[in-house]
Amino acid sequence: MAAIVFDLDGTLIDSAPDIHAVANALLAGEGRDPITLDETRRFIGNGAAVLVQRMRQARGIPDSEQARLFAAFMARYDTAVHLTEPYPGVPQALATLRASGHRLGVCTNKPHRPAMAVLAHLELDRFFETVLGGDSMAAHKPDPAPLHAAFNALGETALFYVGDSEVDAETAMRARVPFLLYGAGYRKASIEEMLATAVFANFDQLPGLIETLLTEAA
Ligand SMILES: O=C(O)COP(=O)(O)O
Ligand SMILES: [Mg+2]
Repeated sequence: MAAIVFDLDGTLIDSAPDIHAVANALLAGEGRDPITLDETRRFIGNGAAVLVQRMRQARGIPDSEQARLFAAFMARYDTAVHLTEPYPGVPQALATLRASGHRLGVCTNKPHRPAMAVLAHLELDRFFETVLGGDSMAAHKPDPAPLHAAFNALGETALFYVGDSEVDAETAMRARVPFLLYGAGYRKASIEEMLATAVFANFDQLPGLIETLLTEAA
């Protein structure tokens, strides 16, 4: 059996439309132009504070407004779930992995409360024994501490981290665990540039990929 920890935004769920809507509600309130969905995808991955910072910088809002806009962003984040969908095949893949006896967790830079809110809304929370958010510990990805904490909570020896971004690749490398790259998420680099143990394009492939890697390692 393996412990498999997943990133959230851009890996299990396509949450950019909800984050885009929150960002643009804030920008409208500031009298600024909206950001595009593509910009939003590029701004995701280093947590909510960095996202707000990138949003501000893209529309010329000074640093002095960071704390106020971050608080306004967080006030809307827990309920920003209705435009978010799991990527195709995600619930089925998680159910298959659980049925095979694997133990599953989440390690995201999304703050813990909105992470739990969107997992519950999409009925994905039942698959996970542990969820580490970007504010669960003092350190967040690419620091490997929360990923180590997630694996410690699951208590297996075969470990896999599944993510979509450069931040996830670096986190896995620093934690020294195999990194499985979901190629259709929010990465900025090409697949070839990313240091991944394996790449998959569709969640239907993930359970078989895990079994193959476990057999190879045995
Ligand atoms: O940047 C965020 O808030 C979350 O991103 P992640 O789920 O890909 O870690
Ligand atoms: Mg991600």
